[in-house]
Amino acid sequence: MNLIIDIGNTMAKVALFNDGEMVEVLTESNQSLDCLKALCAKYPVNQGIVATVIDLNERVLADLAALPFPLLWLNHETPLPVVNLYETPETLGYDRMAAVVGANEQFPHRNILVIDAGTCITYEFIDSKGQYHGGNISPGMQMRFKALRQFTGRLPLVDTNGRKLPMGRDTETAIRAGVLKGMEYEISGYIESMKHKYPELLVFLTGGDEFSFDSSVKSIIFADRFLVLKGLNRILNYNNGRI
Ligand SMILES: Nc1ncnc2c1ncn2[C@@H]1O[C@H](COP(=O)(O)OP(=O)(O)O)[C@@H](O)[C@H]1O
Ligand SMILES: CC(C)(COP(=O)(O)O)[C@@H](O)C(=O)NCCC(=O)O
Ligand SMILES: [K+]
Repeated sequence: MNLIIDIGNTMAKVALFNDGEMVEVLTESNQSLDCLKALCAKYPVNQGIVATVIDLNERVLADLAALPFPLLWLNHETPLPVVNLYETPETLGYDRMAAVVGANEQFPHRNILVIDAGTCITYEFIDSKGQYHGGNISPGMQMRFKALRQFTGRLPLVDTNGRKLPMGRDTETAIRAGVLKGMEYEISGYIESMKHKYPELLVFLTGGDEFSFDSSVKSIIFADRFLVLKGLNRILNYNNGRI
């Protein structure tokens, strides 16, 4: 079985895959991977992969180093089953690469937009020939809420739970609608403009943050919370024996 670890700027995601099937997944702090020992005792793990977009602390590094099977550390030199056209592959976030690999595995001959709504929202484009062209990075939901508080004198910290109006009627609803509608319109705008160029475009949405869309947009989105983990599993299998 494969142990898959995706360490993001907010959360670590850890999963076990058996022959392409995800059998267990856990989300936990990116400062401690406390679930590792128990997971590895529970399943017969043969190999693992780690992709991180943060510098790991000593404790996490030690826990990973102690794992009793080979571990592939995803980096810009890792062979991939897609072509990476990013001009600076050495600075590309591994979670972005993995999401693209996961989407391409499901639809290898399609043009795909991958949207990952986590700490940041990332937009990736991979074409029907399996070439990753790059994409965009914008602030994620929590970052937007926190930024409005941090960089103003009067705005409170608001979150997604509470009254949702199309147009705010007080400070709280104005911020909530501003952030959520802003993300929705941003995402819809990408989809619309890319569909104009690629009418057969497929759209994947992944990441920890879920939100609502109007039905016309929703109907063309594949929501797959585990796309990055699936992509990492594919990368690990692709590199089988090369660790
Ligand atoms: N169980 C959960 N624990 C923590 N965050 C969660 C959980 N469920 C949803 N979220 C949301 O998901 C976001 C993290 O998404 P994720 O894709 O894991 O980000 P990243 O990869 O940047 O760490 C959090 O900011 C939070 O809003
Ligand atoms: C863009 C990101 C911060 C997204 O991280 P996440 O929201 O998944 O925690 C991460 O992929 C990253 O640090 N990228 C490096 C820059 C780049 O991809 O070009
Ligand atoms: K992201």
